[in-house]
Amino acid sequence: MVVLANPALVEIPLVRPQKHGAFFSAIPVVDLSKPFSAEALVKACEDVGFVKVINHNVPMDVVQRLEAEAVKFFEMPQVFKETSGPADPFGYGNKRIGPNGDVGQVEYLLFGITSKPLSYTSMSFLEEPSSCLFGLSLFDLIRTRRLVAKHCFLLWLFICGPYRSPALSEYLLAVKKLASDVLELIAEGLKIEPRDVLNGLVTDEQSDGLFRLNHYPRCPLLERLDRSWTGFGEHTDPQIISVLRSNNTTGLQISLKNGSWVSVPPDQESFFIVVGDCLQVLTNGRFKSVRHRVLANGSKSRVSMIYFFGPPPAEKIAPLSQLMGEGEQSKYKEFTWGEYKKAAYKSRLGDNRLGQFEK
Ligand SMILES: O=C(O)CCC(=O)C(=O)O
Ligand SMILES: [Fe+2]
Repeated sequence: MVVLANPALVEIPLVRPQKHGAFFSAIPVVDLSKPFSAEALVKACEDVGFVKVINHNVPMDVVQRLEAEAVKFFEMPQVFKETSGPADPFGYGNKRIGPNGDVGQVEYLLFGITSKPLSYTSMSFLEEPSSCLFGLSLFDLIRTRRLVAKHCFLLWLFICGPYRSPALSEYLLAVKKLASDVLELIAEGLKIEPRDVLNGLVTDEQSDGLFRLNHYPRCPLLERLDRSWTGFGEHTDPQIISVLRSNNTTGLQISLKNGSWVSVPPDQESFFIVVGDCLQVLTNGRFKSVRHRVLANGSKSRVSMIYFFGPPPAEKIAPLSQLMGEGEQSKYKEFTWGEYKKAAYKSRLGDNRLGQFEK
């Protein structure tokens, strides 16, 4: 593997891109408005651990407004963006992913999300006690980090006009509803009761969510080298499910059960549901959390938004009794989400984190 040093002295692995046109045409697609979507979701989670959903009821204007805000943020001079970082774990991060040496050609904003009231958690840069998402734009929230940041952002706002869009809060509410609907359909497809056994874990007021805005800048040099950057290295998502949406740019790849990597055709109108480690455990391995990664594209920048739905920290994560056959044993040692999360923060991105919890 070739490694190039970039100006920020972070070494990012380069990989050979896939042949053009190597899109995987068999990504499962589920139309949520159709009958049998519950069964189709279950099949997709079993076969691939990844599914595109359409007719999802998330208003496209909300998505577009949030994307526009994100683009504006990422277009700002580096010195302004850095005032909202480093990500520890929340805030602005650039090339360094997590605390254990993972790097990628990506910059991002990471937010902790609680259910009630809908607000950011543990964000050191939200020092104002009444900070709340409703009615605030991304810029309003980020500019509270430090006094200097505040001045920079005020200047920015002054020059560019006020950003009063509540796009982020509207997006989070709509996508949370989507995640809840999908999990309820999965319970229906699995024929388990009560029907809220899965979605209850992400709608609980203690549920532990994360929201990430990723920006993978274009790099024309890469096209000439016939290489891609590692944008976001291979990993599984630790939570129950993640709901991903991106602009119309390639880069996302998933690993199939046979270990081969395939490119996901971009679709800016749809959402992708990613099965996380917790859902694998809750189904005793019937669903597999899907390994995925992003290769940064030389010609076009990618903007993605991922809402990760985790259960409450104290929640025990164990196979659902309703799904266990007679005499079937759990494949996993019992753990709480809080314990799993702690272990995940100590691991590298690509580690098999569930390994240490397998029996
Ligand atoms: O940016 C993307 O498209 C995916 C990133 C990802 O997998 C993650 O943030 O967990
Ligand atoms: Fe991921």
